[in-house]
Amino acid sequence: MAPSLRICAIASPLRKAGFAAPRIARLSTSRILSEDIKVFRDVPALRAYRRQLQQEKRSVGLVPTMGALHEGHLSLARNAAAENSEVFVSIYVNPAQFGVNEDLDKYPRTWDADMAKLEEFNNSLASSGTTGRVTAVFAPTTKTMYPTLPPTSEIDGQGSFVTITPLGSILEGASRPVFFRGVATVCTKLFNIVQPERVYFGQKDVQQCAVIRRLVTDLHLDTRVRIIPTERESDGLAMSSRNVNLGRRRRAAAACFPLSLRAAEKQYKEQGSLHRDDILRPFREILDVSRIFYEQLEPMEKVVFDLDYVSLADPDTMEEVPQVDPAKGAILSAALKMQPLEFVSGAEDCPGRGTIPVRLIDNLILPPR
Ligand SMILES: Nc1ncnc2c1ncn2[C@@H]1O[C@H](COP(=O)(O)OP(=O)(O)OP(=O)(O)O)[C@@H](O)[C@H]1O
Ligand SMILES: CC(C)(CO)[C@@H](O)C(=O)[O-]
Ligand code: BAL
Repeated sequence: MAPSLRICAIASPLRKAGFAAPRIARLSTSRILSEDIKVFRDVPALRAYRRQLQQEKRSVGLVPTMGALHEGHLSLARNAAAENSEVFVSIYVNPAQFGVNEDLDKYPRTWDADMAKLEEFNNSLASSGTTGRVTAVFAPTTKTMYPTLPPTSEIDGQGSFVTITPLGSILEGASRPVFFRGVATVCTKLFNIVQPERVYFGQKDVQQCAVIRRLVTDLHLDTRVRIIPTERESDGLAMSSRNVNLGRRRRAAAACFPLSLRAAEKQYKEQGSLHRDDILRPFREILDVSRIFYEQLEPMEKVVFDLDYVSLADPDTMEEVPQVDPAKGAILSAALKMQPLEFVSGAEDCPGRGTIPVRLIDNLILPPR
Protein backbone atom coordinates (compact mmCIF):
# COMPACT_ATOMS: atom_id res chain seq x y z
CA MET A 1 0.00 0.00 0.00
CA ALA A 2 1.28 3.53 -0.76
CA PRO A 3 2.34 5.36 2.42
CA SER A 4 -0.37 8.03 2.08
CA LEU A 5 -3.06 5.32 1.85
CA ARG A 6 -1.68 3.52 4.86
CA ILE A 7 -2.05 6.70 6.88
CA CYS A 8 -5.61 7.26 5.64
CA ALA A 9 -6.44 3.71 6.67
CA ILE A 10 -5.31 4.28 10.25
CA ALA A 11 -6.71 7.81 10.50
CA SER A 12 -10.34 6.73 10.72
CA PRO A 13 -10.06 4.31 13.71
CA LEU A 14 -7.90 6.93 15.45
CA ARG A 15 -10.60 9.54 15.00
CA LYS A 16 -13.26 7.13 16.28
CA ALA A 17 -11.17 6.52 19.38
CA GLY A 18 -11.26 10.25 20.15
CA PHE A 19 -7.99 11.62 18.89
CA ALA A 20 -7.24 13.64 15.81
CA ALA A 21 -5.48 12.13 12.84
CA PRO A 22 -1.84 13.12 12.31
CA ARG A 23 -1.50 16.06 9.91
CA ILE A 24 0.54 14.56 7.12
CA ALA A 25 -0.69 16.49 4.13
CA ARG A 26 2.64 18.08 3.30
CA LEU A 27 4.79 15.00 3.69
CA SER A 28 6.12 13.64 0.46
CA THR A 29 4.79 10.17 -0.33
CA SER A 30 8.33 8.95 -0.95
CA ARG A 31 9.21 9.40 2.74
CA ILE A 32 8.74 6.39 5.02
CA LEU A 33 5.88 7.56 7.18
CA SER A 34 5.67 6.58 10.81
CA GLU A 35 2.27 5.18 11.65
CA ASP A 36 2.91 5.62 15.33
CA ILE A 37 2.33 9.27 16.18
CA LYS A 38 -1.12 9.68 17.63
CA VAL A 39 -2.40 13.21 18.03
CA PHE A 40 -4.58 13.83 21.08
CA ARG A 41 -6.61 16.97 21.54
CA ASP A 42 -8.47 16.04 24.68
CA VAL A 43 -7.73 14.32 27.96
CA PRO A 44 -9.86 11.12 28.19
CA ALA A 45 -8.43 9.49 25.05
CA LEU A 46 -4.89 10.31 26.11
CA ARG A 47 -5.51 8.90 29.59
CA ALA A 48 -6.92 5.68 28.09
CA TYR A 49 -3.82 5.32 25.92
CA ARG A 50 -1.56 6.07 28.91
CA ARG A 51 -3.29 3.39 31.01
CA GLN A 52 -2.81 0.88 28.20
CA LEU A 53 0.92 1.71 28.08
CA GLN A 54 1.14 1.33 31.85
CA GLN A 55 -0.38 -2.14 31.67
CA GLU A 56 2.16 -3.04 28.99
CA LYS A 57 4.92 -1.73 31.31
CA ARG A 58 6.02 0.88 28.79
CA SER A 59 7.63 4.06 30.04
CA VAL A 60 6.70 7.59 29.02
CA GLY A 61 8.98 10.63 28.74
CA LEU A 62 7.19 13.97 28.28
CA VAL A 63 8.67 16.86 26.28
CA PRO A 64 6.53 19.98 26.87
CA THR A 65 6.81 22.55 24.06
CA MET A 66 5.01 25.46 22.51
CA GLY A 67 5.69 24.12 18.99
CA ALA A 68 7.69 25.80 16.22
CA LEU A 69 10.03 22.89 16.77
CA HIS A 70 13.77 23.19 16.21
CA GLU A 71 16.87 21.14 16.97
CA GLY A 72 16.69 22.16 20.67
CA HIS A 73 13.29 20.49 21.04
CA LEU A 74 14.51 17.44 19.10
CA SER A 75 17.48 17.14 21.41
CA LEU A 76 15.06 16.89 24.35
CA ALA A 77 13.06 14.27 22.46
CA ARG A 78 16.26 12.37 21.57
CA ASN A 79 17.22 12.17 25.23
CA ALA A 80 13.68 11.10 26.08
CA ALA A 81 13.75 8.36 23.43
CA ALA A 82 17.00 7.02 24.87
CA GLU A 83 15.41 6.57 28.31
CA ASN A 84 11.78 5.73 27.57
CA SER A 85 9.94 3.48 25.16
CA GLU A 86 7.39 6.25 24.43
CA VAL A 87 8.00 9.96 24.01
CA PHE A 88 5.00 12.28 24.33
CA VAL A 89 5.50 15.79 22.92
CA SER A 90 3.01 18.43 23.98
CA ILE A 91 2.48 21.35 21.64
CA TYR A 92 0.51 24.13 23.28
CA VAL A 93 1.07 27.89 23.25
CA ASN A 94 -0.06 28.58 26.79
CA PRO A 95 -1.75 32.01 27.00
CA ALA A 96 -1.46 32.11 30.80
CA GLN A 97 2.33 32.54 30.70
CA PHE A 98 2.20 35.57 28.39
CA GLY A 99 1.72 38.98 29.98
CA VAL A 100 -0.89 41.41 28.70
CA ASN A 101 1.49 43.22 26.32
CA GLU A 102 3.66 40.26 25.37
CA ASP A 103 3.95 38.46 22.04
CA LEU A 104 1.24 35.77 22.33
CA ASP A 105 -0.29 36.62 18.94
CA LYS A 106 3.16 36.85 17.30
CA TYR A 107 4.41 33.52 18.66
CA PRO A 108 5.26 31.27 15.66
CA ARG A 109 2.78 28.47 15.01
CA THR A 110 3.97 25.87 12.52
CA TRP A 111 1.84 22.76 13.04
CA ASP A 112 2.38 21.00 9.70
CA ALA A 113 6.14 21.54 9.79
CA ASP A 114 6.24 20.35 13.43
CA MET A 115 4.48 17.09 12.59
CA ALA A 116 6.73 16.55 9.58
CA LYS A 117 9.80 17.10 11.80
CA LEU A 118 8.59 14.57 14.34
CA GLU A 119 7.92 11.99 11.62
CA GLU A 120 11.38 12.53 10.21
CA PHE A 121 12.84 12.46 13.72
CA ASN A 122 11.28 9.04 14.36
CA ASN A 123 12.82 7.78 11.15
CA SER A 124 16.23 9.05 12.30
CA LEU A 125 15.80 7.26 15.64
CA ALA A 126 15.06 4.05 13.78
CA SER A 127 18.24 4.34 11.75
CA SER A 128 20.35 5.21 14.82
CA GLY A 129 19.15 2.08 16.62
CA THR A 130 17.38 3.98 19.44
CA THR A 131 14.35 1.99 20.57
CA GLY A 132 12.18 4.81 21.97
CA ARG A 133 9.87 6.71 19.61
CA VAL A 134 7.66 9.78 19.64
CA THR A 135 4.32 7.99 19.86
CA ALA A 136 1.99 10.78 20.95
CA VAL A 137 1.54 14.49 20.43
CA PHE A 138 -0.75 16.26 22.88
CA ALA A 139 -2.10 19.41 21.27
CA PRO A 140 -4.99 20.52 23.48
CA THR A 141 -7.32 23.45 22.99
CA THR A 142 -7.37 26.21 25.59
CA LYS A 143 -10.84 25.08 26.70
CA THR A 144 -9.35 21.65 27.45
CA MET A 145 -6.43 23.07 29.42
CA TYR A 146 -8.51 25.69 31.26
CA PRO A 147 -11.93 24.02 31.61
CA THR A 148 -13.50 26.43 34.09
CA LEU A 149 -12.21 29.97 33.62
CA PRO A 150 -10.33 31.24 30.57
CA PRO A 151 -6.62 31.75 31.34
CA THR A 152 -5.86 35.25 32.50
CA SER A 153 -2.77 37.32 31.80
CA GLU A 154 -3.64 39.83 34.52
CA ILE A 155 -1.42 39.74 37.59
CA ASP A 156 -4.40 39.73 39.93
CA GLY A 157 -6.62 37.67 37.58
CA GLN A 158 -8.80 34.86 38.90
CA GLY A 159 -8.24 31.15 38.29
CA SER A 160 -6.65 27.98 39.63
CA PHE A 161 -2.91 28.63 39.63
CA VAL A 162 0.31 27.16 40.91
CA THR A 163 2.79 29.81 42.06
CA ILE A 164 6.39 29.16 42.95
CA THR A 165 7.82 32.06 44.93
CA PRO A 166 10.23 33.70 45.48
CA LEU A 167 11.99 31.73 42.72
CA GLY A 168 9.38 32.65 40.12
CA SER A 169 9.36 36.36 40.97
CA ILE A 170 12.98 37.23 40.24
CA LEU A 171 14.93 37.64 36.95
CA GLU A 172 12.57 36.46 34.15
CA GLY A 173 9.73 36.65 36.68
CA ALA A 174 10.51 40.30 37.45
CA SER A 175 10.22 41.22 33.76
CA ARG A 176 7.37 38.78 33.03
CA PRO A 177 5.26 38.81 36.20
CA VAL A 178 2.75 36.10 35.16
CA PHE A 179 5.28 33.93 33.32
CA PHE A 180 6.23 31.36 35.93
CA ARG A 181 2.70 31.20 37.35
CA GLY A 182 1.58 30.24 33.83
CA VAL A 183 4.43 27.77 33.33
CA ALA A 184 4.02 26.07 36.73
CA THR A 185 0.26 25.85 36.24
CA VAL A 186 0.35 24.42 32.73
CA CYS A 187 3.16 21.98 33.59
CA THR A 188 1.23 20.73 36.63
CA LYS A 189 -1.71 20.07 34.32
CA LEU A 190 0.48 18.36 31.71
CA PHE A 191 2.22 16.16 34.30
CA ASN A 192 -1.12 15.28 35.82
CA ILE A 193 -2.66 14.38 32.47
CA VAL A 194 0.30 12.46 31.00
CA GLN A 195 1.70 10.90 34.21
CA PRO A 196 5.18 10.70 32.67
CA GLU A 197 7.99 8.76 34.31
CA ARG A 198 10.35 11.52 33.20
CA VAL A 199 10.00 15.10 31.94
CA TYR A 200 12.53 16.86 29.72
CA PHE A 201 13.39 20.57 29.81
CA GLY A 202 16.07 22.64 28.12
CA GLN A 203 18.84 24.41 30.00
CA LYS A 204 18.30 27.42 27.74
CA ASP A 205 15.36 28.31 30.01
CA VAL A 206 17.45 27.80 33.14
CA GLN A 207 15.14 29.53 35.60
CA GLN A 208 12.21 27.55 34.19
CA CYS A 209 14.23 24.39 34.97
CA ALA A 210 14.72 25.55 38.57
CA VAL A 211 10.99 26.32 38.87
CA ILE A 212 10.03 22.90 37.50
CA ARG A 213 12.42 21.14 39.87
CA ARG A 214 10.94 23.07 42.79
CA LEU A 215 7.40 22.31 41.59
CA VAL A 216 8.11 18.57 41.43
CA THR A 217 9.77 18.56 44.86
CA ASP A 218 7.30 20.76 46.71
CA LEU A 219 4.14 19.21 45.25
CA HIS A 220 5.50 15.64 45.50
CA LEU A 221 4.90 15.05 41.82
CA ASP A 222 5.83 11.53 40.80
CA THR A 223 8.19 12.21 37.92
CA ARG A 224 11.90 12.78 37.34
CA VAL A 225 13.17 16.03 35.84
CA ARG A 226 15.86 15.84 33.17
CA ILE A 227 17.68 18.98 32.02
CA ILE A 228 19.21 18.88 28.54
CA PRO A 229 22.07 21.18 27.37
CA THR A 230 21.35 24.15 25.10
CA GLU A 231 21.53 23.59 21.33
CA ARG A 232 23.17 26.51 19.54
CA GLU A 233 23.42 27.90 16.02
CA SER A 234 26.86 27.90 14.41
CA ASP A 235 27.58 31.46 15.69
CA GLY A 236 26.68 30.44 19.24
CA LEU A 237 23.17 31.92 19.47
CA ALA A 238 20.91 29.65 21.50
CA MET A 239 18.21 28.13 19.30
CA SER A 240 14.79 29.50 20.13
CA SER A 241 11.44 29.50 18.38
CA ARG A 242 11.31 33.28 18.64
CA ASN A 243 14.56 33.72 16.64
CA VAL A 244 12.52 33.62 13.41
CA ASN A 245 10.98 36.95 14.42
CA LEU A 246 14.42 38.63 14.48
CA GLY A 247 14.94 38.85 10.71
CA ARG A 248 18.38 38.96 9.09
CA ARG A 249 19.65 42.22 10.61
CA ARG A 250 18.80 41.64 14.28
CA ARG A 251 19.73 37.95 13.93
CA ALA A 252 23.28 38.93 12.90
CA ALA A 253 23.63 41.41 15.79
CA ALA A 254 22.34 38.83 18.30
CA ALA A 255 25.58 36.83 17.93
CA CYS A 256 27.26 39.24 20.37
CA PHE A 257 25.06 37.85 23.17
CA PRO A 258 26.61 34.36 23.50
CA LEU A 259 30.05 35.90 22.89
CA SER A 260 29.59 38.19 25.90
CA LEU A 261 28.51 35.28 28.08
CA ARG A 262 31.49 33.21 26.95
CA ALA A 263 33.83 36.08 27.92
CA ALA A 264 32.45 36.04 31.47
CA GLU A 265 32.70 32.26 31.61
CA LYS A 266 36.35 32.50 30.56
CA GLN A 267 37.00 34.95 33.38
CA TYR A 268 35.76 32.32 35.85
CA LYS A 269 37.23 29.24 34.23
CA GLU A 270 40.58 30.50 32.92
CA GLN A 271 41.37 33.58 35.02
CA GLY A 272 40.12 31.97 38.21
CA SER A 273 37.95 34.95 39.21
CA LEU A 274 35.27 34.33 41.80
CA HIS A 275 34.07 37.89 42.42
CA ARG A 276 30.89 39.00 40.77
CA ASP A 277 32.23 42.26 39.34
CA ASP A 278 35.32 40.57 37.92
CA ILE A 279 33.23 37.87 36.21
CA LEU A 280 30.56 40.20 34.86
CA ARG A 281 32.97 42.94 33.65
CA PRO A 282 33.93 41.23 30.35
CA PHE A 283 30.28 40.42 29.68
CA ARG A 284 29.31 44.09 30.05
CA GLU A 285 32.33 45.32 28.07
CA ILE A 286 31.65 43.15 25.01
CA LEU A 287 27.93 43.78 25.09
CA ASP A 288 28.41 47.56 25.45
CA VAL A 289 30.90 47.79 22.59
CA SER A 290 28.52 45.78 20.38
CA ARG A 291 25.49 47.82 21.44
CA ILE A 292 27.20 51.12 20.60
CA PHE A 293 28.49 49.71 17.30
CA TYR A 294 25.06 48.57 16.09
CA GLU A 295 23.29 51.68 17.36
CA GLN A 296 25.42 54.11 15.37
CA LEU A 297 25.03 52.31 12.02
CA GLU A 298 23.08 53.86 9.12
CA PRO A 299 19.28 53.71 9.59
CA MET A 300 18.92 50.71 7.23
CA GLU A 301 21.58 48.72 9.13
CA LYS A 302 21.01 50.02 12.64
CA VAL A 303 20.00 47.62 15.45
CA VAL A 304 19.01 48.69 18.96
CA PHE A 305 19.02 46.29 21.88
CA ASP A 306 18.96 46.69 25.65
CA LEU A 307 20.20 44.51 28.45
CA ASP A 308 17.28 43.58 30.68
CA TYR A 309 19.43 41.88 33.30
CA VAL A 310 22.63 39.96 33.77
CA SER A 311 22.75 37.63 36.74
CA LEU A 312 25.30 35.63 38.64
CA ALA A 313 23.19 33.41 40.83
CA ASP A 314 23.07 30.50 43.21
CA PRO A 315 22.22 27.34 41.19
CA ASP A 316 19.31 26.32 43.45
CA THR A 317 17.66 29.56 44.54
CA MET A 318 18.76 31.73 41.58
CA GLU A 319 19.45 34.51 44.08
CA GLU A 320 22.31 36.85 43.24
CA VAL A 321 25.69 36.02 44.76
CA PRO A 322 28.47 38.54 45.54
CA GLN A 323 30.98 35.84 44.72
CA VAL A 324 30.92 32.29 43.43
CA ASP A 325 31.14 29.56 46.03
CA PRO A 326 33.69 27.24 44.36
CA ALA A 327 31.98 24.22 45.91
CA LYS A 328 28.64 25.08 44.28
CA GLY A 329 29.44 27.00 41.11
CA ALA A 330 26.88 29.48 39.80
CA ILE A 331 24.51 30.29 36.99
CA LEU A 332 25.43 33.13 34.68
CA SER A 333 22.31 34.26 32.84
CA ALA A 334 21.04 37.30 30.97
CA ALA A 335 18.16 38.65 28.93
CA LEU A 336 18.31 41.04 25.98
CA LYS A 337 15.50 43.02 24.45
CA MET A 338 15.94 43.33 20.69
CA GLN A 339 14.00 46.48 19.89
CA PRO A 340 11.84 46.98 16.78
CA LEU A 341 13.72 48.30 13.75
CA GLU A 342 13.25 51.98 12.99
CA PHE A 343 13.59 51.72 9.19
CA VAL A 344 13.17 48.65 6.99
CA SER A 345 13.59 48.73 3.22
CA GLY A 346 10.98 46.96 1.08
CA ALA A 347 13.54 44.34 0.09
CA GLU A 348 14.68 43.42 3.59
CA ASP A 349 13.73 39.98 4.87
CA CYS A 350 12.16 40.74 8.22
CA PRO A 351 8.97 39.24 9.73
CA GLY A 352 6.44 41.91 10.68
CA ARG A 353 8.65 44.53 8.98
CA GLY A 354 10.86 44.43 12.05
CA THR A 355 8.12 45.70 14.35
CA ILE A 356 8.12 42.66 16.65
CA PRO A 357 10.31 43.15 19.74
CA VAL A 358 12.18 39.91 20.52
CA ARG A 359 13.33 38.86 23.96
CA LEU A 360 16.46 36.69 24.01
CA ILE A 361 17.57 34.73 27.04
CA ASP A 362 20.69 32.66 27.50
CA ASN A 363 22.90 31.27 30.25
CA LEU A 364 26.01 29.29 31.03
CA ILE A 365 26.60 27.10 34.04
CA LEU A 366 29.79 27.94 35.92
CA PRO A 367 30.58 24.51 37.33
CA PRO A 368 31.93 23.87 40.84
CA ARG A 369 35.71 23.91 41.00
N1 LIG B 1 18.23 25.76 22.18
C1 LIG B 1 17.64 24.88 22.97
N2 LIG B 1 18.33 23.82 23.45
C2 LIG B 1 17.74 22.93 24.28
N3 LIG B 1 16.45 23.02 24.69
C3 LIG B 1 15.73 24.05 24.25
C4 LIG B 1 16.28 25.03 23.36
N4 LIG B 1 15.32 25.92 23.08
C5 LIG B 1 14.23 25.54 23.76
N5 LIG B 1 14.48 24.43 24.45
C6 LIG B 1 13.56 23.76 25.37
O1 LIG B 1 12.43 23.28 24.70
C7 LIG B 1 11.31 23.30 25.57
C8 LIG B 1 10.17 23.99 24.90
O2 LIG B 1 10.54 25.34 24.67
P1 LIG B 1 9.72 26.31 23.75
O3 LIG B 1 8.71 25.56 22.98
O4 LIG B 1 9.31 27.51 24.51
O5 LIG B 1 10.81 26.74 22.68
P2 LIG B 1 11.79 27.93 22.74
O6 LIG B 1 12.68 27.81 21.58
O7 LIG B 1 12.34 28.02 24.12
O8 LIG B 1 10.86 29.15 22.47
P3 LIG B 1 11.04 30.61 22.97
O9 LIG B 1 12.40 30.80 23.53
O10 LIG B 1 10.82 31.39 21.76
O11 LIG B 1 9.97 30.70 24.00
C9 LIG B 1 11.77 24.04 26.84
O12 LIG B 1 12.09 23.06 27.83
C10 LIG B 1 12.98 24.75 26.37
O13 LIG B 1 13.92 25.01 27.40
C1 LIG C 1 7.40 24.50 29.42
C2 LIG C 1 6.45 25.20 28.48
C3 LIG C 1 6.08 24.27 27.33
C4 LIG C 1 5.16 25.51 29.23
O1 LIG C 1 4.23 26.13 28.40
C5 LIG C 1 7.07 26.50 27.94
O2 LIG C 1 7.30 27.40 28.97
C6 LIG C 1 8.28 26.26 27.11
O3 LIG C 1 8.06 25.90 25.96
O4 LIG C 1 9.42 26.40 27.59
N1 BAL D 1 10.64 28.86 26.38
C1 BAL D 1 9.93 29.72 27.28
C2 BAL D 1 8.54 30.01 26.89
C3 BAL D 1 8.23 31.46 26.87
O1 BAL D 1 9.13 32.29 26.72
O2 BAL D 1 7.05 31.83 26.97
